[in-house]
Amino acid sequence: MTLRIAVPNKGSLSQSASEILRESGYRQRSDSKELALSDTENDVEFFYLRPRDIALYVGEGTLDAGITGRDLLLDSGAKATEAMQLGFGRSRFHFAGPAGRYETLEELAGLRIATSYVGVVEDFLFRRGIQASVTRLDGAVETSIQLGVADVIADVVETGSTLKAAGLATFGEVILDSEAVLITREGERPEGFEIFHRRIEGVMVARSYVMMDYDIEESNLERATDLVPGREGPTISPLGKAGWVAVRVMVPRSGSQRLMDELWSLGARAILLTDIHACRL
Ligand SMILES: Nc1ncnc2c1ncn2[C@@H]1O[C@H](COP(=O)(O)OP(=O)(O)OP(=O)(O)O)[C@@H](O)[C@H]1O
Ligand SMILES: O=P(O)(O)OC[C@H]1O[C@H](OP(=O)(O)OP(=O)(O)O)[C@H](O)[C@@H]1O
Ligand SMILES: [Mg+2]
Repeated sequence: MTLRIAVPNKGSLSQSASEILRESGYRQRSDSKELALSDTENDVEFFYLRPRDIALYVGEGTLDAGITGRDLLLDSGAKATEAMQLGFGRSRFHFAGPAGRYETLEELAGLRIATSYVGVVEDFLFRRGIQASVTRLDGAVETSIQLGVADVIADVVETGSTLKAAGLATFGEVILDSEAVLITREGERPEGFEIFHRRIEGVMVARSYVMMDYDIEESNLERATDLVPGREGPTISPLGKAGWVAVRVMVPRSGSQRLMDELWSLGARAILLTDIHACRL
């Protein structure tokens, strides 16, 4: 059976979602007006939909999986679940009001709140036992306070520059941390999903790890492998230089420069870092 996948057609997640799918070896549309694309070689069909609607299609079982934001998934209340975090489209969800006016979330009681995320906001208010009125807006919610429609807003904050430009500031703690996620229906995984999942996971690992090679004197090998043990253990090969070996090991990209410095101090030489494009571990 052909696996049917929902991909954001516009907005913050769209480009990165297509990129990760391409890197995973799938065909992606070349024209942003295309609504669907069939990758017959891999037996997958992609549907380009609004990210806000994707959880609904997946939750209903109309589509097998999709890429959307965690905040949009939670807002939808759909019967879909996170299968993998994808590391892009990161944002925080916050309440905000005129700078300096509000300090704590208890002050929300009795206020008018404008948001595009009614599900998330009502759920938060319910759990806190706060009574307030919620107005749904499609976007540009920052302007609603100035226009007298709301006292406060609840919205996605990334850099904070939109809030600042509107003379607003966040108050209270972060309501939720969001990023792009791969979602499936709750319960049984659809046929063919495991391969799709493994391919994306391969790209995620490839993005966060690099391959490190170095040469070292055998007498220093143990200290070096203690310092850089790798995921499964290093590959150690003979080197055409008496008493020396060549070592190959996968290391997290973050901190890899520091490891190079430390290996150098241990006497390692010819230390190389190489990008990994895809992998199955
Ligand atoms: N700066 C940002 N603005 C909006 N959403 C962002 C931002 N950064 C990350 N996101 C995430 O992107 C998803 C929203 O995608 P969506 O395409 O609906 O919004 P958008 O980028 O605001 O697009 P548009 O407003 O053009 O419809 C959410 O999961 C949100 O957390
Ligand atoms: O913290 P920042 O980096 O400024 O980003 C956050 C802003 O970006 C989004 O708006 P968008 O541009 O999508 O417009 P919209 O409100 O019409 O959706 C979001 O709704 C915030 O307004
Ligand atoms: Mg928007």
